[in-house]
Amino acid sequence: MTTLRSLTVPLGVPSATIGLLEYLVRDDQLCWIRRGEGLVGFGETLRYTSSGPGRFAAARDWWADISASAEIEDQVTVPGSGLTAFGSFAFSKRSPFASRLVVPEIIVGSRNGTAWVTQTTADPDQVLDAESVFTALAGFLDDISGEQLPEAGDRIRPGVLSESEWKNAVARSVAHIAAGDLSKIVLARDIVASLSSPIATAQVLRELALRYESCWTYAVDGLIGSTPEMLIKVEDGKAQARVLAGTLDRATAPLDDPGYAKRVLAGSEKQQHEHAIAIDSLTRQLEPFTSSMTSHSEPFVLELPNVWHLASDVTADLRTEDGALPTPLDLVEAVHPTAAVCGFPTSVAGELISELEHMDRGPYAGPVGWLDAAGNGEWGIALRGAVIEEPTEVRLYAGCGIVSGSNPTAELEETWSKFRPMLEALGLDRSRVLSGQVS
Ligand SMILES: C=C(O[C@@H]1C=C(C(=O)O)C=C[C@H]1O)C(=O)O
Repeated sequence: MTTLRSLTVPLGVPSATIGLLEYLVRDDQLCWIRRGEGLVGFGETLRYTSSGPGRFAAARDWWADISASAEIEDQVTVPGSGLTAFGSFAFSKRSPFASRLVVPEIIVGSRNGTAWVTQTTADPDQVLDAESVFTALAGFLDDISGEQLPEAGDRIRPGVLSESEWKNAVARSVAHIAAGDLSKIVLARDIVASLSSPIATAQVLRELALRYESCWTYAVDGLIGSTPEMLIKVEDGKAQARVLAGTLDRATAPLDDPGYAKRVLAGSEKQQHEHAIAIDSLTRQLEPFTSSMTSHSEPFVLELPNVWHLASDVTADLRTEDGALPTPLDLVEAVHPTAAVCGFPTSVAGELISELEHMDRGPYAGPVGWLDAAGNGEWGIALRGAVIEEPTEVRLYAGCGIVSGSNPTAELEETWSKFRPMLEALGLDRSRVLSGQVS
């Protein structure tokens, strides 16, 4: 077992205008940012990978051992300071994608106006002090990435299914729902952005973080995006989740109708039904770990630059069992996959997803986030994102909840509204779809 040593020291508060984005400068960085705060990671000290149905439990046990044996000096002691790892997990237990926890060499963090730097080493001979921390950070900041400029040759090509094949899959889902096999399935599809020059990841992330500031902008090993959905956040014995289901595109909304989103989303029985399924499944899975749980009786309308969503925030006090609180990964394992990204009943929806989507989701719609050695963590659902498969090839994913009465053409349009954040950050739009290949 590797013994890690980590040192966390205070840092002058990052720029008031761009916050932590000041430190988001390299294409190989790890990132978790919301409203200019969060964590950015540089380099790599240690990593763990797991797969299959036991991927969460294996990572949890590894992290418990690593944390217990580590020497941690933390002069800041807030969630995310001290020894901390980033991570990303496969959506499916059958996925070949390796779920992973990565301990960076350096983390810069900021939270409620407090900022810090953590250095972690596995080398027993390395000197760890304030000087080593700032020297290592300065070394990483030397290498600043280029700019993402759209080029004429940049193209979007279809992914595994063509648009008409995907619409057929939606129609088949609706037929399964009508036959009583399940009440909701979330069906996703992929498209590929083919770029003329290598993606400038840091700039793409900065754009996402600035534009989608109420979302959590993430980057772990080429999985990048900005998610509006919080699977589970654990802080000082409390858990929080933000459940989304029910979507309305803003691009086609009337400009002169301020009540439109509320009326169309909150007033729609279909959208409310889709949302209720998602919130019920989350609270049912979370309940055994809690001593009390609160959620609003009515969902609220969450406004993002591209879409509106029906949203519900759930907060819970975690219950101690045998003297210990559940860890973030215990909760992630219990609640993933939620009905917001899989469907209901979960196992029926999961089977149908693999039959109808014809693709491996990899880390898309899986948990992405971080955890610290003190039991805190934030795990979002990897949505509104992409996987960088090659420096010039980026695969984007988007999905929609299908319930009774869903319309395949409307759902296809909804996937485009969910691709938009990544496409715009890449400087692309729908007109760059390769003609003749998408029906
Ligand atoms: C599956 C995605 O989003 C999910 C599906 C939603 C819906 O169908 O209304 C809304 C938010 C997410 O829970 C995605 O963005 O890819």
